[in-house]
Amino acid sequence: MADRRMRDVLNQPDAAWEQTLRPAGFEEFVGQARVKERLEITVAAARQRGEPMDHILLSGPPGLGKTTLAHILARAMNANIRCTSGPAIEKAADLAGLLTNLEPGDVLFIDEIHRLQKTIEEYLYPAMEDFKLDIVIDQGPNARSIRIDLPRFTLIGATTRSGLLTSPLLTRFPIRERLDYYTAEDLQQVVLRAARILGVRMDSEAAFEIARRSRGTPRIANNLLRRVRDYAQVRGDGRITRELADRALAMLEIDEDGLDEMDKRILEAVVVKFGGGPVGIHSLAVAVGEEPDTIEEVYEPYLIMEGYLKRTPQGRVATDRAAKKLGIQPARGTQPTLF
Ligand SMILES: Nc1ncnc2c1ncn2[C@@H]1O[C@H](COP(=O)(O)OP(=O)(O)OP(=O)(O)O)[C@@H](O)[C@H]1O
Repeated sequence: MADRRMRDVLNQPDAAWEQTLRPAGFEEFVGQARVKERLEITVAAARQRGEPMDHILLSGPPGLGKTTLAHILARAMNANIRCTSGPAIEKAADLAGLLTNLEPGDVLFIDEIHRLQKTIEEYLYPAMEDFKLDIVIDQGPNARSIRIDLPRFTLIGATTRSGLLTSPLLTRFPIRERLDYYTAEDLQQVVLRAARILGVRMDSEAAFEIARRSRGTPRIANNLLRRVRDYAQVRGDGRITRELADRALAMLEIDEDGLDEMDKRILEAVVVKFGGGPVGIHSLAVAVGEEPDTIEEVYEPYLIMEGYLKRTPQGRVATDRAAKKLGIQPARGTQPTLF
């Protein structure tokens, strides 16, 4: 239970903290080499042509750097960025207000774009494609549609659930990039960078220990560093050594392998309820009380990357590593027995 509460806290964004640690340019952005290279080319090409970038969709689990990349892209283009989110746009007039206030070349960043209402989303299509906005004024018999020209802008959409995007919206993004979980080595660099910015003295093995337990996620790594820094200040002399990091992480009850509560529920369901699998995504979703898309897009990629789950044509199968993690004897097709 302590583990669950702690994970919830560590997954929470903290605006001021994130602002301090957010990389300002591509050169400071750790990892995601291929995505970074493709986006750098997009920026360079647009700059050479003196045009705004094409619209870009960034997808991937929370805390991997989508918002950060949107800011980096805007900065690299010397463009202003206006930020909003799908749920914040409640009426078509909200969207119209945002779009008509853009300057040529501006970036409009819509976080959680999959949560945009369908009726509002439809206004985006001509805005993205032809830089036109069709709005209806007046009501009843006087209602008429007028077309407003918009400046050329770049829409950057971010989503944790690209599977929920409608196909008309998806196809209007010529550039689509998915961010993947970071390796422990990359996250070690994220932690060391944050420690430098914060003026925290830290050994590189200690940074690796934090990185290893951060579920492939920079946000979690930075938030863990914050907690370990507190511990070092109060229980040590401020320096974060490997040994001190171990003690702090044990006190915080952070899982040794970086798994969170939902990861463990998924593994337990596959191993125990479904006898190690294979199990279909829908049955698994019902068993753990989560949306199938969320399991597929947010949880499963990490569990697969870490070798706990495998995807087969018949469904998800737990590996021996998953059974071991739960302290359960692996047994295919039968109910596994506890050690
Ligand atoms: N590649 C990176 N290198 C260094 N730090 C990073 C990187 N990616 C993210 N971070 C750090 O993690 C924090 C969270 O990243 P960010 O807010 O961009 O994630 P996000 O994917 O937009 O999350 P959400 O989907 O929850 O909005 C940032 O403030 C930044 O400090």
